[in-house]
Amino acid sequence: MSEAALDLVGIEKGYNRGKPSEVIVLRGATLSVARGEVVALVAPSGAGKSTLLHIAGLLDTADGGAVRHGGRDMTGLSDRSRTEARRADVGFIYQFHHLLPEFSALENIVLPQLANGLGQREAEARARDLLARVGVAGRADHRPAQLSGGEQQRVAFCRALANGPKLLLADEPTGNLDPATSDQVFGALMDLVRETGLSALIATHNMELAARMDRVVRLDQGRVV
Ligand SMILES: Nc1ncnc2c1ncn2[C@@H]1O[C@H](COP(=O)(O)OP(=O)(O)OP(=O)(O)O)[C@@H](O)[C@H]1O
Repeated sequence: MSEAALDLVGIEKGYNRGKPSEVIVLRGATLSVARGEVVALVAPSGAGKSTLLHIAGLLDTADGGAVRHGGRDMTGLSDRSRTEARRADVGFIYQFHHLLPEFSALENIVLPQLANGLGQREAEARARDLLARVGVAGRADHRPAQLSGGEQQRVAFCRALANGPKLLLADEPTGNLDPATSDQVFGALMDLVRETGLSALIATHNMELAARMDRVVRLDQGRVV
């Protein structure tokens, strides 16, 4: 039996613990993403989607519960080991592209690969291949400001996949696009995820997009239902 790509077990998380401003966000949230599975995470605003994704992606730590990547327990790792595991395992996509404005589309996808130890030529070849797969090969030399919103997000998808993550985490990846563009760009993301056999947890408010994934889970009152 192969291990799940992601296991979140009984995750607890609060902010400002013990203060009058205390907010308890997650109350024993449990969720698994199988290898190659694409799961939609649906939740009302403020329910803790981003908090859960940050914990799953090792950007933040839980107050209780366990996080496993490919069966490997990530709980209690040192900050350094957690950062290394995040770099090796996880690709993130946010609602806004967060591309580096002074670099071209191509460079935005090449840079994380160079940081990961790849040579310039290999990194560039991979970046061009990814750009072609999402239909923006002709925009490789454009800077983010010279791209449409949909194109910017497509480039951000390529960057998230540049280092071949095992797990993709996305927070409203097409949330800032108009409905028609969102639909197309989401299609490009799903094609890319399917072609690479990636496991993904994708938060969305959009039930039509959620229905295109393998499974839909809901975050409610700090638990996954
Ligand atoms: N650093 C923080 N300090 C205090 N409270 C926080 C912090 N981060 C988030 N919260 C609170 O925790 C709750 C969950 O936040 P989170 O960003 O995870 O929600 P979300 O489901 O992603 O919301 P949205 O869909 O609106 O982005 C919110 O009530 C938020 O105000």
